[in-house]
Amino acid sequence: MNGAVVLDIEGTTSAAAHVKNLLFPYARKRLADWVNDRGHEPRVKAALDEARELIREHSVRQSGDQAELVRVLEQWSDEDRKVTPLKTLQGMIWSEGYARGDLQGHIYPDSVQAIQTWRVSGTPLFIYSSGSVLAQQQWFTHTPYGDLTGHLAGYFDTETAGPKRETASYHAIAKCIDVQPQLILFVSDSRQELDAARRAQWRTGWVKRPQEDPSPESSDHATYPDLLSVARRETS
Ligand SMILES: CSCCC(=O)C(=O)COP(=O)(O)O
Ligand SMILES: [Mg+2]
Repeated sequence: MNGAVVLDIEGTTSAAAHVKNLLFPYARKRLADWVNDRGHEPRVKAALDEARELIREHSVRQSGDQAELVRVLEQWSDEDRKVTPLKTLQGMIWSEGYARGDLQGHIYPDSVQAIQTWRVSGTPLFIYSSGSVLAQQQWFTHTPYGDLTGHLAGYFDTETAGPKRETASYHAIAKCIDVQPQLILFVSDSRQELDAARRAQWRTGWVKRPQEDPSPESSDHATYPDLLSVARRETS
């Protein structure tokens, strides 16, 4: 297939449990100290200001102090809210965790094969995740299979493209990579994300791994048990 492939991470290339049970708690535990120690750094301050603005938009009463801000960020983490400032802060905290050797990205073995299969076929591969671009790059740099970033043509997140359940985000990505929407395949474990991509006229593939999602739920998106099955189908 000519065109491009855009991959989701959590639940698609990689185990959701790794993100939820290792990455999220790692950042959550460090959030308060991070905000205290680094809150003056421009990129941290920008994320904190963005979080404050979001809180202001959504709440009636707000004291605005730092402890309250941290409590809200922790709550967003507990609720797995895909809000950009939280994702930005998590990405920065994880980045240090990778550098320290505390963290490693997870990738299913079949995903490694799938990425190689698409690479050999000459199909450009992009990542679109709610995790920040920095978090995505670090994830694919530090895998048990080595650094896989050489196989990836680019990354999109909620800041550069927008929320994953909104059609406009897929229009934005298509425009940025300069590929006709009908020639872009989006692969995800989330029906809502696939529905949004389809509304933007993208092709879709639903990876429904039995170990991630054993429900009998079905959809009219082409459905596969793993990522390698998608790559084989698309490149045969
Ligand atoms: C490896 S990037 C961090 C993952 C993350 O924070 C996240 O929210 C995953 O969302 P996805 O869009 O990949 O399902
Ligand atoms: Mg996902």
